[in-house]
Amino acid sequence: MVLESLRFSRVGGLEVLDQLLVPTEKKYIPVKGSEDAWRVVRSMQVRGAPLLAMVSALGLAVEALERAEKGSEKEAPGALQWLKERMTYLKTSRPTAVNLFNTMDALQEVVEHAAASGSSDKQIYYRYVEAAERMLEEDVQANKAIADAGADAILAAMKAKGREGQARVMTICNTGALATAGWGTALGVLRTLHARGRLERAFCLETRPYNQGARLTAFELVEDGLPGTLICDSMAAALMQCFGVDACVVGADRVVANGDTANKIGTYSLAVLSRHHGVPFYVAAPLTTLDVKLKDGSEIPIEERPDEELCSLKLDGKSFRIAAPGIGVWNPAFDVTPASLISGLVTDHGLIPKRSQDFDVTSFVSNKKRKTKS
Ligand SMILES: CSC[C@@H](O)[C@@H](O)C(=O)COP(=O)(O)O
Repeated sequence: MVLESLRFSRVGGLEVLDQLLVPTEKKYIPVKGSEDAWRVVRSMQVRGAPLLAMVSALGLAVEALERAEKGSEKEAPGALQWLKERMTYLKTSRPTAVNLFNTMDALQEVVEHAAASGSSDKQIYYRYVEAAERMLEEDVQANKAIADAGADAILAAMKAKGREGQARVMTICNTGALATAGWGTALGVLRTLHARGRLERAFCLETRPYNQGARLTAFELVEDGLPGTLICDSMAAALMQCFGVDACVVGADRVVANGDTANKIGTYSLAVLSRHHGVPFYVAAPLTTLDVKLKDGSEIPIEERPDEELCSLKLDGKSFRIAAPGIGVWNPAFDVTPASLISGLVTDHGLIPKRSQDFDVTSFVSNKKRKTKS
């Protein structure tokens, strides 16, 4: 069974795997409401664009259920105002992954619609919980669809080069079951290739400075029995040069209207290296990661993390300083890969058509919306 990043039920509430303890310990911690959800996201006990959105949505669902069951009808503020205020607060945890904002906006639409059609406070809370539960199911289904489309794209690219065997695929950060509600996006593609008997090796980059690759992806590969090799970020070029890889596949935190993509710091370097070595470079993400309100990558807000993450190493709960005190530090958590370096944007609704140097994400999204409505 694939690792569980979270467990949710109406009776048992919400628990999340504390990713700061992985791989040393597998400990689930309770999330009792929106304050806890904000805290576990902010502290990166849970991380990964789809997961941080899901944990925020479900953390609030736990509280919404409590309020529905104890009957907060006469309490001020009413359900709609209270939920909207909590959602605004949840949006302040981390700035780059748009899934959080898209998810909160979609949930807000649900409760506004319920309020406009005359629902009681209790009904509004239940509509919220049902919508969050639906999103949880949809996340896993979306990942499976992405994984199939991504595996097909990689195998087709290999075939076009006359390669019929198993694929050697490189990835960065953690985009697996631990970054989503299950299966994963880019790592889901590797899982599906493996399930089809077509994965020779997954090469995972350590992903400095937070080491999501070494701590989390390596752990998922080992736990699930996928053939995996860990390398430092600085070894990617040498590996492509010495041994060759068939494709790179990465996740995304935000894909904007022209296809420019924000993802974990180091993704852009990997895309540049891939172009130099003629390696197809794929971005795998659900529709909830698309943000057509932004024109290009220069508009994406990039989270900057504390100096401490770069200047110290953590071991057994202790922190060891490795950089000279007083040195200046720049520590962006994400970078933007220009659309021109991306061979394919793989979504749960298939590949977004590529124009010569970019992608028309806006038309893709409006076509999907039109189809869903009809
Ligand atoms: C399916 S996860 C896609 C991205 O969210 C992932 O690649 C990434 O950049 C995660 O960053 P993190 O800072 O660990 O939340």
